[in-house]
Amino acid sequence: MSHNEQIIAGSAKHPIVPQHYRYGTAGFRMKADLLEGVTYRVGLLAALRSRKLNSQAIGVMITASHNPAIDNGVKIVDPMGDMLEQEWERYATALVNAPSDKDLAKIYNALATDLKIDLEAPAKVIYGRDTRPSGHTLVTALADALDATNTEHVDYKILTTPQLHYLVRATNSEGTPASYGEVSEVGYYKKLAEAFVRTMKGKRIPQVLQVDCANGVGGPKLKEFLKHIPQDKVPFEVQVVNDDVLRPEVLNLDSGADYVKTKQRAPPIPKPQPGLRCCSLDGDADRLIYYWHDPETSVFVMLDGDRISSLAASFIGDLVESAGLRDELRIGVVQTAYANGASTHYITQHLKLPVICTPTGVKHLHHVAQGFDVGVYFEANGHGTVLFSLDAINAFKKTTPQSPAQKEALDTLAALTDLINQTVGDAISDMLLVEVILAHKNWNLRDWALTYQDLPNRLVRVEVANKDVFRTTDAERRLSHPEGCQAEIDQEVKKFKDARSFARASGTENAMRVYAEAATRSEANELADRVAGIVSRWGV
Ligand SMILES: CC(=O)N[C@H]1[C@@H](OP(=O)(O)O)O[C@H](CO)[C@@H](O)[C@@H]1O
Ligand SMILES: [Mg+2]
Repeated sequence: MSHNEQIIAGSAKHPIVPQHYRYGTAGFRMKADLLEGVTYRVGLLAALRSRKLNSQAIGVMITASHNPAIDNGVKIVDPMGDMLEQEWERYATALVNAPSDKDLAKIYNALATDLKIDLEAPAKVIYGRDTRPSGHTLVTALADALDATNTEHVDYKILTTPQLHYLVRATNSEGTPASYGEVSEVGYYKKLAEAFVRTMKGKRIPQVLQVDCANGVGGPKLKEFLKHIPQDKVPFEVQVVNDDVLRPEVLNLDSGADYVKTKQRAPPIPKPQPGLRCCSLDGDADRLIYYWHDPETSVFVMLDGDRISSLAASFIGDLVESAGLRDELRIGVVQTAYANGASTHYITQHLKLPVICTPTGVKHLHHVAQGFDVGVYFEANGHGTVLFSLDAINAFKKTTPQSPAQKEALDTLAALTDLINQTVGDAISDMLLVEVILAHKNWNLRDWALTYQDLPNRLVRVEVANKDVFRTTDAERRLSHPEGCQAEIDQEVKKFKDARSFARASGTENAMRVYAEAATRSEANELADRVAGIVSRWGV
């Protein structure tokens, strides 16, 4: 069979359900039964991308993160382990929307011609999936696309999303001076465990940490990871809960980081215990939220992405200072408009670090964070990481220390560059980072929570007839269209103390999101309702 015939025959086995698809913030994500044809076509694009980039390995992750079990999704990972380059999202959209198998082959060939891709060059794609049962069918469709295009492929089976990102980078850097680690799941555990022990420096954390894994892939993977910490060096006791991956229907059900962040309460199971340190991962283990019930005040305290970000920035900022590198290295924090205003204030006024606001979606934050030597980025929902530039890594490793304190700071910084996933937000790696910082500062969760007080806030979802009439500017903090709508929002915001509110179209759902924060809970609620009302009126 010719190339084209192979592609067409493969596509006929995995038909597309006609409708309009778009490669969005999370790749393609929807009900799993719509995704078989989509995944086949994503396989074709991944093969093209590998051929375009000198046969480097491209990743494909099959997951729908915190969505219900019946959903699934597929997204592409670039060679360094970051998200697919934005320009290529359009090509993905074009391929997936090809009306027939023949059109698909035509678009595939046209892309190859336009992008000057040699279809005979070698190509490599590696892939993994979360615990959703629909992942099996989707992986078959993906493998068929890779076979049809003579692409070498490796199936890593069940993985967390950040593990796949790690493996892509490790594969492409194998055998080079920039090697990212052993090219295996175990290599990932070994790298994290070694860096964790090295950063902990023998410190212990006396209180237990309960980790809710949303009944997703994070549960088994976290348990596997823990086995790689040498027995005599385990610094803390971890209780893994909500780790049932055998009953798909419980995935993300009343549990996980998204549940805790949006409901602003602990999962009902296991029954919340006052004083217990807790954290939640999401369904594919790339988001992390900490929380506890203060036993003295009975208040639920949530420590979200903004908190992790400011904690990391404060700790790393101090280390860079002690290492004598403050004038050499640029440290900055990247947030979105959803970051609590109190966190932005704390970082700029107290930590004296610059904050840049980007549009929603990790790829935007990641990109801006790359502009710093130490770029800390988190979305409020708990997805984020810390990126170190080559200059920073070299400075940590090559500076000759003049004092024991400086040596200690440099060693810790060097270890952090291995502990923190450099490709994408990673809940397991972020959790270890938080534990290291709390141990070094000798802090419990209350100490951490006391660094600043969150402004009360509310996020509401507003369904409108046509969300496309809403267009934003200023990193999504203001609406440019429909004209006149922003002026109405401004009028309302003015009436409240310390208030801020904005509206934008969701990139992942067919709805508008309205965020409001203000000095008191009732004011934040009132403002959110009023702005939601404005959005409803303009959205008809
Ligand atoms: C307010 C909010 O949490 N928005 C989320 C959500 O995007 P929306 O475009 O708001 O639907 O999903 C994105 C992908 O997971 C995530 O990056 C983002 O932070
Ligand atoms: Mg996720």
